[in-house]
Amino acid sequence: MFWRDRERDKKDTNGGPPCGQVRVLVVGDSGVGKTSLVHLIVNGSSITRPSQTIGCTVSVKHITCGNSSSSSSSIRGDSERDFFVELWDISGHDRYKDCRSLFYSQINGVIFVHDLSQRRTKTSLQKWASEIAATGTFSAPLGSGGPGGLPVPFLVIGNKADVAAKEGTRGSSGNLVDVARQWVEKQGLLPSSEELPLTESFPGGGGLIAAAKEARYDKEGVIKFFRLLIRRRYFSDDSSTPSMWSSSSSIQGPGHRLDDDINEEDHLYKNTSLASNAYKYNTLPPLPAQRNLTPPPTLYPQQPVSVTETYSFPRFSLAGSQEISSTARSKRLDINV
Ligand SMILES: Nc1nc2c(ncn2[C@@H]2O[C@H](COP(=O)(O)OP(=O)(O)OP(=O)(O)O)[C@@H](O)[C@H]2O)c(=O)[nH]1
Repeated sequence: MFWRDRERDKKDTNGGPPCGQVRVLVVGDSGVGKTSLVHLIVNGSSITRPSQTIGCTVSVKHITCGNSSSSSSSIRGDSERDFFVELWDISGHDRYKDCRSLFYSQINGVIFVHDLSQRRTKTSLQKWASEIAATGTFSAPLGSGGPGGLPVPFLVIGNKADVAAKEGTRGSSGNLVDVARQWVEKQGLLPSSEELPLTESFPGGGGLIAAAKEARYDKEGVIKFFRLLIRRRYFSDDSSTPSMWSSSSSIQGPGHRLDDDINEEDHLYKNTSLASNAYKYNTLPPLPAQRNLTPPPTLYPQQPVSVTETYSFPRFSLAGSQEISSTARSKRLDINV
């Protein structure tokens, strides 16, 4: 079976090497389940007793993307190409607070994770967003900022629904209205008034709250998010893409669903592979849509990335990178980690 899968993979990807990667930070308070989530995304299975992340752990998700001959932004002449999604699982422990910005480099997107049974973990996502926006550098940044000024697409995932459900049942007053409200709040659909400071800090109102209610973990949603990031980075000649996540209305508008934004990509990207493999990066010439982009900023010598290794300080140089946010540029240019 294994060799058959390999043969099929080879056929699906034209036997070619990977042609690009995007970097996604996975952040949130300690213990919310980031490592568990990443393991689920990459391996398709749960992990028992994950150890506390030390500094940062990088995993790689392999995705194949197909083109469509009807699309002007497609990669012409190829049916399938490989892309990699780097998932940077940042430790949520306070002991790494002072140094974790070292990992906020050349970010294409962010996954915020909170624990549905611990409301403060959702509130603190605002701090995470601000911290990343203030100290990070970004690849293919958006024209306008999201939560905390974050200039890249993001996804919010409420984890531990099982714990929240149990606690909700235990804490029920028995009043049906209370039960309903409690359930809705647990789902992130109706934040209580005292928990609304998020809306003050998130331009347009309800950034993470709105995102949280629309973007709970589901495999397809996460994969579509990754495809969106790939599209933004490697298909930048698609003029609809930059605004897709840049305005508060697109992500925060009432009734707006993450799926609405990216469904239209389905005709372009298909046949997602759930396999996770370590590959070497950027071994193909630039795609047509990449011609006007700055060179890939993330890759050397930070490649290949181990799927499971945990390490504290990746070594890479920012020298020469042009994809640096205005706020972060002065702080980061002299850093050679
Ligand atoms: N009940 C329940 N437990 C979960 C869930 N997800 C994760 N856990 C548990 O929560 C604990 C913390 O999970 P981790 O994935 O290590 O959390 P983390 O966010 O990576 O934590 P740090 O490494 O400290 O930043 C572990 O014991 C997990 O097994 C879930 O959905 N339900």
